[in-house]
Amino acid sequence: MSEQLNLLRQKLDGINEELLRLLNERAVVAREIGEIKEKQGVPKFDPVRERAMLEELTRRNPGPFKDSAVKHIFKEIFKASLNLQEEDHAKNLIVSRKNQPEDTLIDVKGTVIGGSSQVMIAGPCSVESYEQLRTVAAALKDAGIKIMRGGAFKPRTSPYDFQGLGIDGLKMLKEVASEFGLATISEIVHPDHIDIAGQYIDIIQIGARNMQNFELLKAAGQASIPVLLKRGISATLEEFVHAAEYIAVSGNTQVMLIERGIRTYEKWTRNTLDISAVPLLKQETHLPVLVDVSHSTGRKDILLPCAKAALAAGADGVMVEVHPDPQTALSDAAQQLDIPQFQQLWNGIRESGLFKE
Ligand SMILES: O=C(O)C(=O)C[C@]1(C(=O)O)C=C[C@@H](O)C=C1
Repeated sequence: MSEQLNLLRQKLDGINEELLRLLNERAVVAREIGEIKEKQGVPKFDPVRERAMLEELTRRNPGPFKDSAVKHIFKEIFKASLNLQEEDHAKNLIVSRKNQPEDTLIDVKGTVIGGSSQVMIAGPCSVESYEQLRTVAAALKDAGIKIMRGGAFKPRTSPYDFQGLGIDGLKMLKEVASEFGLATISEIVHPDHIDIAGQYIDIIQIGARNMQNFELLKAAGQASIPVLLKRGISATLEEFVHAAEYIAVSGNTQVMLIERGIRTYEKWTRNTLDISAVPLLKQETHLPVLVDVSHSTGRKDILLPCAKAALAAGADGVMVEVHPDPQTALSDAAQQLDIPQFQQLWNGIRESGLFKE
């Protein structure tokens, strides 16, 4: 009896081997189809083709497997083929780690982002005046911070809210940055302003609301300065990576990604900080990955643990909003730190031992 069992099992082993060979042969063909689809720019998933194959297979099914079992098995095979095609697609992206295993390093006036050290970017939500900007710049300089943020173009939820000082704000950033020896980052919202931005700032920020503004992404791809791309409020990581690819394929590979919280049902924070985005983006792309703790939380009291979590998860830097007098700020009054609060946060981050200088 057991000898017969052994023989049957040996027979199954042989069939398994043959099935495995055939499955892989099939996978090679599916891959080739995937490459053709990639070139044609058509979707990899083809439900009509899948349904036609299932109908044909069940029509020809001699049994003893029921049609439902045949369908189930083949659906899994189609899914595995599709995964293979999608993996190949991801490998082809310029921003993919599979395409470039080594980290992209971005040098901003001597500060390298994406290397062995981490960066702290701080500054007001909006540029409001010279005085406001100079006060923050002086505090940042004292704290050893090298990159200052400040919004000149402010895409706001309400058209009645402060919209920013525009080009005048960029000019203020340049003047104050050169006085204090800082590099600057500011959001650009219109493709026509990409060129001008290069005259005044060191990093172009593409905001969350514009993450899929493809004309803006293409324009940023033609800029000669680095771009910090924010994750859209409802963007999947795949969409985020493809938005970065738009910039890279247009010619600018100096791209940094920043997780800034996503929209969920949670109300205790302004957005939900998706900490898993950090290791996933580091794994899937070679771009520097930062975390905006101010926008993701929308509150001041949990910035330290969130910044520590970001750094521990492998973020290349943290961004935080600082204002000399947050209560009178023209935007994001609730989430901006005053200068002593920023100093306290910064000390806490450094004392944690998580920040690689
Ligand atoms: O025939 C195709 O277009 C394929 O991409 C191959 C294949 C398959 O494995 O059979 C894979 C995914 C598609 O959803 C449909 C079919």
